[in-house]
Amino acid sequence: MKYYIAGHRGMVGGAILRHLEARAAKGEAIELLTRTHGELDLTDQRAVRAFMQDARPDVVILAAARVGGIHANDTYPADFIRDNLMIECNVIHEAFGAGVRRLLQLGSSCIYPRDAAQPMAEDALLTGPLESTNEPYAIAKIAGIKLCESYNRQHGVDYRSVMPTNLYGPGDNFHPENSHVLPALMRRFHEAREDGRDEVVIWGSGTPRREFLHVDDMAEASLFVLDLDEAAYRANTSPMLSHINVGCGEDISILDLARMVARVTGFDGRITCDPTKPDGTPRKLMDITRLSAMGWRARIGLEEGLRETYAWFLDARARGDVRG
Ligand SMILES: NC(=O)C1=CN([C@@H]2O[C@H](COP(=O)(O)OP(=O)(O)OC[C@H]3O[C@@H](n4cnc5c(N)ncnc54)[C@H](OP(=O)(O)O)[C@@H]3O)[C@@H](O)[C@H]2O)C=CC1
Ligand SMILES: C[C@H]1O[C@H](OP(=O)(O)OP(=O)(O)OC[C@H]2O[C@@H](n3cnc4c(=O)[nH]c(N)nc43)[C@H](O)[C@@H]2O)[C@@H](O)[C@@H](O)C1=O
Repeated sequence: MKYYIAGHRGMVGGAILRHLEARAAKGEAIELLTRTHGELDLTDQRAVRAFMQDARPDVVILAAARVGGIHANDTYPADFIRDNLMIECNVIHEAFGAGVRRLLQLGSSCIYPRDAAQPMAEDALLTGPLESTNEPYAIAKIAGIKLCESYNRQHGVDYRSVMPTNLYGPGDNFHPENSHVLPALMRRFHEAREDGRDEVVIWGSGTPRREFLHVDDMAEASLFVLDLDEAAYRANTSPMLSHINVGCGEDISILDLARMVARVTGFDGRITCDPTKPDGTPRKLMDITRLSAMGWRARIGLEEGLRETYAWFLDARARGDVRG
């Protein structure tokens, strides 16, 4: 089987690549195809067509996207909607054109209405207004689900979607402004301890709640969903509600997350909230009944995952190999 992983240098694509490489090393007949962003710009339809026609993968995993935290989404909304729509259209359509029968694409928990009942089940999709800080990105992610469903219905292919909760882990983007909360805080607390500062400021009120999943769990869940036979996938989804939530089932307030990151990084000063920064969605907890019923659950607890990610961060920083 020839797998093409779009976005293999990103956090999730990289983890999926490592998991598939491990399976290949154990003797599974897996051939892995990758292209960097520099080698193949997925917003370029002609280039994507030429690649797909030439490479002819059996399976496509779409983990490439323009990704960022609340500030990046709110500051560059045009880039977030345009790039993600184009990447999805090009990869999904050109995979279909090259005869790919199975594809997995990654969406996000921000597809659900801002005030969705918690935990958020798959059928909360399109039942209410979205959170304004990431509406353009969310619209593109919803379009990705609907693209897969439409190709399935019209062309009889088997294109699946997973909706991850907030992710973290090795390979994350640690940019001070554009990253997600967890890598941003890890870096900020680490640097405050290194510089001997006694205060760290976190954005917003500290009261929003988020659910965090380690990227290795996400890679496992993605491959678990991809590997389900068609009957099992269909039995647990429906043609017009085909996506599957991926989470760990527990959330935490941003202030408590900050306290945990402080503990892990060894910072023992004050934590202050900056209410001039946006909170975003008040709460995002996934209902994971669908995935649990299929037999998958997360393995890595948050504090354990934070410790492992911090160890990775220290190593990567020493090598000068931290993104952002
Ligand atoms: N991180 C998270 O918390 C969450 C992520 N997700 C979803 O998971 C998926 C993977 O995210 P994650 O791994 O965190 O993101 P990353 O930013 O780590 O990785 C995304 C990858 O996509 C590549 N890429 C972006 N634009 C293009 C392009 N035009 N052509 C080719 N490659 C491109 C990037 O390359 P380059 O860096 O060179 O641009 C990068 O390697 C995305 O669909 C995201 O929406 C969903 C929920 C939460
Ligand atoms: C994955 C998900 O990611 C984004 O949505 P988000 O969950 O709001 O993401 P976030 O991680 O950036 O923030 C979570 C919370 O944390 C608070 N916060 C505190 N201090 C910092 C801080 O220093 N940086 C950041 N980024 N946030 C901080 C912040 O104010 C917010 O209340 C969307 O892009 C969306 O499209 C999406 O899919």
